[in-house]
Formats: sequence, structure tokens, C-alpha cells
Amino acid sequence: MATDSWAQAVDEQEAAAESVNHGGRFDDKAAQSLLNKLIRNNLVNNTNQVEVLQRDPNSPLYSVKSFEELRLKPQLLQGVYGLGFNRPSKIQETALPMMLAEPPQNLIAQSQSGTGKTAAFVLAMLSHVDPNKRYPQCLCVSPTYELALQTGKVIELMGKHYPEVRLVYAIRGNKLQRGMKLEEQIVIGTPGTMLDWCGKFKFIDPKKIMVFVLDEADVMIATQGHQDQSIRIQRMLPKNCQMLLFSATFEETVWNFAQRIVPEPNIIKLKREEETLDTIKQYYVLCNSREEKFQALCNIYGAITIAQAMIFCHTRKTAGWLAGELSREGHQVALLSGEMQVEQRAAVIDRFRDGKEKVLVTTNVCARGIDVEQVSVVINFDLPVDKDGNPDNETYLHRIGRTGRFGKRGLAINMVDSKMSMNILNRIQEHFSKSAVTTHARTHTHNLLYTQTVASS
Ligand SMILES: Nc1ncnc2c1ncn2[C@@H]1O[C@H](COP(=O)(O)OP(=O)(O)OP(=O)(O)O)[C@@H](O)[C@H]1O
Repeated sequence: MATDSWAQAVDEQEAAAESVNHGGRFDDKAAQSLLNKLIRNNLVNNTNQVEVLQRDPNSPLYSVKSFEELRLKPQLLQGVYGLGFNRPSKIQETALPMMLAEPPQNLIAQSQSGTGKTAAFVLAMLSHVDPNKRYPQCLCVSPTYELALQTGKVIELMGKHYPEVRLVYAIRGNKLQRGMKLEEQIVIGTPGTMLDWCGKFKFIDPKKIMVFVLDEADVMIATQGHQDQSIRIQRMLPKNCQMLLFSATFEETVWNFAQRIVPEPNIIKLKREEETLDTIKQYYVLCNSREEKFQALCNIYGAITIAQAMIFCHTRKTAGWLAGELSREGHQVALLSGEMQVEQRAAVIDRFRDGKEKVLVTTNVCARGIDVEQVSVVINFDLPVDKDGNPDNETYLHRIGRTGRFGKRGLAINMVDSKMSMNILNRIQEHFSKSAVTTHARTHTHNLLYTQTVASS
């Protein structure tokens, strides 16, 4: 798109946002058409966007070094370039030298969603393994089955030219014969199965592990079950095993806890105002009820299906209801929620990744880590709240981070259907703009787009 029409598109977009966010109701035809336009405009990605961002010192994609300067093994460089990566992102450039230093150093690292954390720790694992030793040397734990599979795929692709290094999945359903000893150097899995494989079944000798990665580390140490399992695995590992914790978010208490369980860590931490990505524009729409939210969704359905969209609901029940209603209206949607069989879940994600379904209705089970490049729109059909009904700021960031991957433009639409949900949204907004220009932000508390712009300027 030429610069002028690009600028015009942006202007129109901001004007539309003004109108929609200032009380444009969804039953208001003008608001509807503006929002449709807004979505269409946001789907346009500039071809050299990533290159531009990688030269901007304020962008999380910025880097001064090349991959060569990070001293990766030639086979891994081939893997990196094979994936189409030209330059490292900020987190890759900063974290890799720390992770590859001798003697090994521990790391707790935070970087915005979609900025290449997975590639960073995958490269660290692949760099550390000794391919001549036929036993597990690196463990990587993810909170969900889908994420473990996805990270495994990245390991396979990145390690394509390093076939001596092998990988095995410690996930539900992958049954091994009793008494067997694994020969694969990298094990990726979910915490329960990983713990069983290290402890009860002894498929892995934990004393030989050199690198232990906790992906989505905050949720791994904040969720009771995951925390117990992760800590029990950690206790079996040798004292000098390198610990690497990665996430896009770390609530303060979790951050403090992480620092207690990781000895002498290197730390990469974002300021609050850096946590959100400018490339993801955020809006809300006003509705009166769940049914009105559904109607609103139908009204913008045409626009959101130009690319792909993820719709988040609070409960499995709502997700099931919404997927059913959308199907009854003749829309083709996929549903993924926690009670489904894991194999079924994997199949749904695969179909969505392949673009066979354009819209995925889901719960928080898909809020983290899932990387589908074509997702341009995230819809919070229900805003994320914790078990006490308070805003779940971290989940909000992870959910909207399913779009805007690695410099792509993205759009998040929050559906507000009551005073209570408006209050939740205001509190989420305040949370992320708090440490920026507070007074200015307060005058615009009902306009997420504005506070985003103010917060990042
Ligand atoms: N250096 C790079 N150059 C180009 N693309 C990259 C680079 N590093 C990663 N990517 C791509 O960016 C996308 C997002 O990367 P990744 O999934 O690693 O992000 P993340 O930080 O782990 O995200 P999340 O916080 O959601 O888990 C992926 O599709 C990945 O292939």
C-alpha cells in the first residue's frame, strides 16, 4: 500500500475507533459499519513491517547483532534461515548470549507475546546438547498439550539440519514400555507426564539433565498443580543444571517467587508500560446482553473471516453455546475447550492452523503461546477474570497476543455487556497504563486505543 493511502487508512481507523469507543452501540448501524471498516483496515499488513521494526530501537523486534554474531552452530544457523528468520529479535539477541555463556547461567526472561521467546530457548537447548550422548539432556515443560506439540515442532524445524539430535514428547497418550530408557536428547512435555517419566517410570535419568526450561513460567509457578510438579522435577535435577524461565507476563508475586526458586538468575524484565504491543489495536463494543453480543459477532463475522480470528469465552459452557449458535447461523467455526480429548484438541488446532476453519471459539486453554500467524482478530466475548471475579490482566495480554505475532498488525475487540464488565475493562486498562501518563490516561479511561497510544509514547 502506498504511504498516503496507508496514512489515510490509519486516520480512518482512528476516527472509527473514536466513534466506536465513545459509546457506539452495536445496534447502531454507523458503529457497526465503522467497526467492520476498522477490521478490514487492520488486516492490511505492510510487507516490510518486520524489517522496519527490526531497525527501530523502541521495538521488541530490534536487534543490533546478526544471527552469525550470536555464534550459533552452522547447522542451527541453517535451521534459523530455513525458517525465514533474517535477524534476531531483542529477546533473542539479549537472552542467547546469556544462555550460551560458560559456565551455564540461569535466566528468568520476560518479553512481549509473539516476539520469539520460543525460538530463543529452543536454540539454547539445541546448542547445549551433545548429540553423541544418547540420553535426555534437556527438559522443556509447557502448560498445555497443544503448546508442547507446537514447541516440539519448532525444535524439529530449527534442528532440521542437525539430525543427530532427537526429540521425544512427554505428553498424555504417549505410552512407553515399562523399564525403557530414553535415547532422545530433548524431552518436551507437560508437567504431570514429565514428572512421571523422571520419577515413577524412570524413563529419564534426571541427574543427567543440563538444561531445564519452563515455558509460560509464570503460570507454571502460579498454578498449584503445575507448581508442585515443576518443583518436584526441579528437585531431582543436578545443582548445576541450567534453569531457563520464559513468559510474556510475570505478576509481581510470581516474579518474586521465581527469583527464590532459581539460584543466581540473570534477569530480563519489562516495564509495565512495555508489556503491551503497539501493533495490537484494542477496542470495545457496548452490548446489553449475551444475545446482543452474539448478534454483534454475527454483524462483524464477514470482516473477521477475511483472515482468521480467535474468540475467547470464560467457560466451556459458553464456548460450546457460542460455537453452536454460530454454526446454526450457518458460520463454520471450530471449538476447542479443555474437556475434549487431547487428540481431538490437536486435530482442531491443526485444522485451524491450516486455515480449514477461520474462526476458533475457545477458552483460556488456548490463551497462551499458540502461534498461528494469520490470526488478525482476537475477540474477548467474555473479558478474562480470575476466580474471584477480578480482572485477569495477564490472561488479557496473552489472549490478545494471539494476534500481532512478530510485528504483524492485530486487532482485539472486547465485548462489554454490563456495568460490571465495563468496570473490569477499565481496570485492565488502568493496570497497563498506570505507570505511563496517568492523568492523561484517566481522562480517556473508556478508550483503550487512546490509552495504548498514550502509554507507549
Ligand atoms: N528472528 C525471527 N525472525 C522472524 N520471525 C521470527 C523470529 N523469531 C521468531 N519468529 C516467528 O515469530 C512468531 C512468534 O514467535 P514465538 O512463538 O517464539 O513467540 P513467543 O514470544 O514465544 O510468543 P508467546 O508469548 O505467545 O509464547 C513465530 O511464528 C516465529 O516463527
